[in-house]
Amino acid sequence: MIILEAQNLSYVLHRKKLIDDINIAFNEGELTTIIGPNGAGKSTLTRLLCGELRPTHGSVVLNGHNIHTIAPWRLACMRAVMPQASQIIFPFSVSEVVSLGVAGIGKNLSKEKRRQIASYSLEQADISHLKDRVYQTLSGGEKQRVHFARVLAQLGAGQSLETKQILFLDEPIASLDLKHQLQLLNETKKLTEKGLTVIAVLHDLQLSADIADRIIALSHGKVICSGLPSEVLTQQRIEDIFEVSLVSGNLPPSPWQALHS
Ligand SMILES: Nc1ncnc2c1ncn2[C@@H]1O[C@H](COP(=O)(O)OP(=O)(O)OP(=O)(O)O)[C@@H](O)[C@H]1O
Repeated sequence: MIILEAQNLSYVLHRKKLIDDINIAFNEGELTTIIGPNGAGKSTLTRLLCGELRPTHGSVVLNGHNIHTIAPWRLACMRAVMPQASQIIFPFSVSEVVSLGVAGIGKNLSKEKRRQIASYSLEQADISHLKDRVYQTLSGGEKQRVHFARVLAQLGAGQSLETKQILFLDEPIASLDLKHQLQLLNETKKLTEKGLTVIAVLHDLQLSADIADRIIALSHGKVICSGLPSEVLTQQRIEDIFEVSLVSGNLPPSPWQALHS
């Protein structure tokens, strides 16, 4: 069942086509990764798909509605976004940042329920021990886990109003150590098993091969190919997309495989 669709999607900035006539559909409960070289348009496509940017041409359809016709509070229940970088200028504690995910859309929930959602999200992101720390004093990886907890809290609060939800992750493991990379991906995978749709920009091709249900490969703002990992991650395609020569056609085994074999 399709939950999200990009229809003839283009985005032009300063006369440059950053996204060029993309048509793709995302199935409910699947984890799709977006891969491609630097500057391919992965973040721009993600920002269009989540409704943060307005397309120059075409549209994004979420649950049968043009995403830009959905009221902001409703959209916040339907999808959460963990961007590549997030600045927080006020000296909020970790708990306060995570509670921001619940604020607004969790207004109809009791105070106790909101506290439970925030606390569970802190646990899922393995940052309960940091809850009283000031956000600005955290390391890059710790900050990334705080934002993961924040989006989990947003989805947890939104679930009372919207059961079909999407989580957008833009390079979610870029600053994480191996343990926390696997932990975040494990949590994400578990959520897809419960029906959440996940769209993640991921640079690591081995991890994409292991965790993705589908992969979309982008280059110069166009979809070069999309499909099952085995269909997209062939030697020829990797060489073409990333402009490299591979010695062997096989991607090396990933830590995910070692953990799950
Ligand atoms: N505000 C902007 N002004 C000018 N150019 C921009 C702007 N935003 C994005 N671009 C350009 O659009 C192209 C696509 O950027 P985008 O961030 O989507 O790529 P990406 O595939 O996510 O790259 P990376 O892997 O490096 O994160 C790049 O060439 C980038 O320089």
